[in-house]
Amino acid sequence: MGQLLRVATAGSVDDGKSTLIGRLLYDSKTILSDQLEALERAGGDRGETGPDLALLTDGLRAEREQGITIDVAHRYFATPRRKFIIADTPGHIQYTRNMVTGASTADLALVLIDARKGVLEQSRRHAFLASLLGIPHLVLCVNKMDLVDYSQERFEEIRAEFASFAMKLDAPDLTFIPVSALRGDNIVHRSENMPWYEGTSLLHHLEEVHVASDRNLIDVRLPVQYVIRDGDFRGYAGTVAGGVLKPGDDVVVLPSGFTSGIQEIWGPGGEPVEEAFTPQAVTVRLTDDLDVSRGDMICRPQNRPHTGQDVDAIVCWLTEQSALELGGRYALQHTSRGTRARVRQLDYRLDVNTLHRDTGAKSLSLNEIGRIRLRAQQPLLFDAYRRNRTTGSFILVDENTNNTVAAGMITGPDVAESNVTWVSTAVRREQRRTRGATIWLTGLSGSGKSSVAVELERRLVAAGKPAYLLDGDNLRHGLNADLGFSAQDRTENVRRVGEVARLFADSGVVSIVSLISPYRVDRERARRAHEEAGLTFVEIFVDTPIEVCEARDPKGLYARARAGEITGFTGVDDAYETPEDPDLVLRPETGDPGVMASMIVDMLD
Ligand SMILES: Nc1ncnc2c1ncn2[C@@H]1O[C@H](COP(=O)(O)OS(=O)(=O)O)[C@@H](OP(=O)(O)O)[C@H]1O
Ligand SMILES: Nc1ncnc2c1ncn2[C@@H]1O[C@H](COP(=O)(O)OP(=O)(O)O)[C@@H](O)[C@H]1O
Repeated sequence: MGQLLRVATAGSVDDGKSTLIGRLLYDSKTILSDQLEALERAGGDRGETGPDLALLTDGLRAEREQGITIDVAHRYFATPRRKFIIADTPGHIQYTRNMVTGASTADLALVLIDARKGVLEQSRRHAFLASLLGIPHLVLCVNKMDLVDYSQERFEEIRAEFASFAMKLDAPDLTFIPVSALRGDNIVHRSENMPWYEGTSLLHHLEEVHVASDRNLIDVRLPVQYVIRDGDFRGYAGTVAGGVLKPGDDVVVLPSGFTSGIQEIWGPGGEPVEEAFTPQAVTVRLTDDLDVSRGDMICRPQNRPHTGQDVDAIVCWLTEQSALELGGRYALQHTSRGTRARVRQLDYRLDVNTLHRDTGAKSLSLNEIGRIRLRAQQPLLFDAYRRNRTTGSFILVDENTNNTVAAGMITGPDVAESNVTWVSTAVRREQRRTRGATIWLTGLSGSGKSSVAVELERRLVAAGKPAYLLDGDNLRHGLNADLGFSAQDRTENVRRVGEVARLFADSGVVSIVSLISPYRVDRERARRAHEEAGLTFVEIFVDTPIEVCEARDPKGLYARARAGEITGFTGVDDAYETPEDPDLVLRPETGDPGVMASMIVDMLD
């Protein structure tokens, strides 16, 4: 039998979700079992740990004993091809929390759309959470097709609308299936009512979807959960969190840094195995007698996780009894390591419906998601959640009540606080012939940023001042070719350009940045980076009203956005947050780009 597939689904009763699950179970003629025992057996006898062993849910098992009820029903069924676990979360108010906890280990998320209603907020929210949780496969079931006369046109319309929304997300694999759960169309068997549909049935897709390559088989990570001592024997037991381990491999034990080799590996039943990979539970014996304890991590010497006390993370707050506060102290559980941690900063709270970031937020309450910086009392051995869902996640526990209060996904080390030291160069800034600065032009697409920037660069260079134009469009061909227009990607785009601009400015060049840079917090971060380095940062708001930009529409993008061919277009259906305190505002009545550029030159002088 093939690999286990963990499916997460969410939604309200009206979507027909229960009907759909019921239909899958009934039509595939399998036994419905709500029993978690069945789940555990399913995992245990094949050396595959059930969903309960993954970190987040591990925390949650403890949590179940710790007084948080999670409404997640696990249903288990199997076909001759595969075993399935469906984690089903109801779509009510606790939805976000349930989803974060119940779906965190899923391979695939199933989102239901009512063909009559089209893409609703709930479908977007569900897809967003699935992408946030790093669920690699997303299946959109356009349900109740029988109620729209099995219309291909309607299906295509919904597909197009959703696909463009999904462009803003990190959704690597998107599949659309038109179904009627009630009538059984395209659930288990291909429907004769939709001859125009060329794909497979839902069950067939679930049976065939390729998940083996979703696992991180590159970065060897074995967090040590238990040390087994028996006379001279020392074994280290844990669940493989990444990579492939084989007897004979060189390894390093962190944090001590001692190197050794793998002597032997035993599987969950105590049988020797030739290789072990995630998410198997194994026991490893090393060739040397080292001092290894619970919470240590076994890795490959050339491929180590980050080590540090300071991390950037996205957290979801899970309790209504308290709220996350700046400065709050919690017990932190990360892989097999427990320590304490303090919330150093709350960068923003994210609105799951609009993806808007509220940088003024002071706390996070139940179901709210935010980006924080955390300092742990002891160094953590971690990877970014994007790279490893186990070593990249943690939970926070309230030490007074012993309740799990948050689930977190690490975005990366908080470099500002890490142990990476700055290498001082031999040349001081004053020794360079010219002084640099950054001129940052922000505004809507078509507002005239590039036109002003081009004029400005020309003028400065003609006056003998080194200047260099960093244009968003151009950089997206090279440095940022890997980025799209999701909120996350835009943030990264702005971060990189900000960094490059700062380096140019430091080297004595005036860097002219022309970038929509729609989010205030990202621009502020660029400003801060400059100011902390003692460099001038000038923010110029090219304040051309959207009607004017749209009338200009030099690339025809607004027309396409209005026609629904592009979604997530800034100003149309994606936010542009106007600067609060720009150094200069340019409006169409200011004059042509040449006049505007001269104003900037004067200002610089
Ligand atoms: N969805 C969406 N939203 C906004 N813009 C889009 C989008 N898709 C493509 N484009 C084109 O990409 C240009 C913007 O790139 P930027 O790097 O400046 O954008 S951002 O700062 O990361 O938001 C922008 O160029 P300009 O018109 O020069 O601003 C557009 O041509
Ligand atoms: N000050 C201005 N007055 C009138 N038209 C302008 C002005 N600045 C730019 N334009 C025109 O507006 C369009 C968009 O300008 P562009 O510089 O490409 O904007 P952006 O880089 O912000 O997308 C172009 O067709 C350009 O000729």
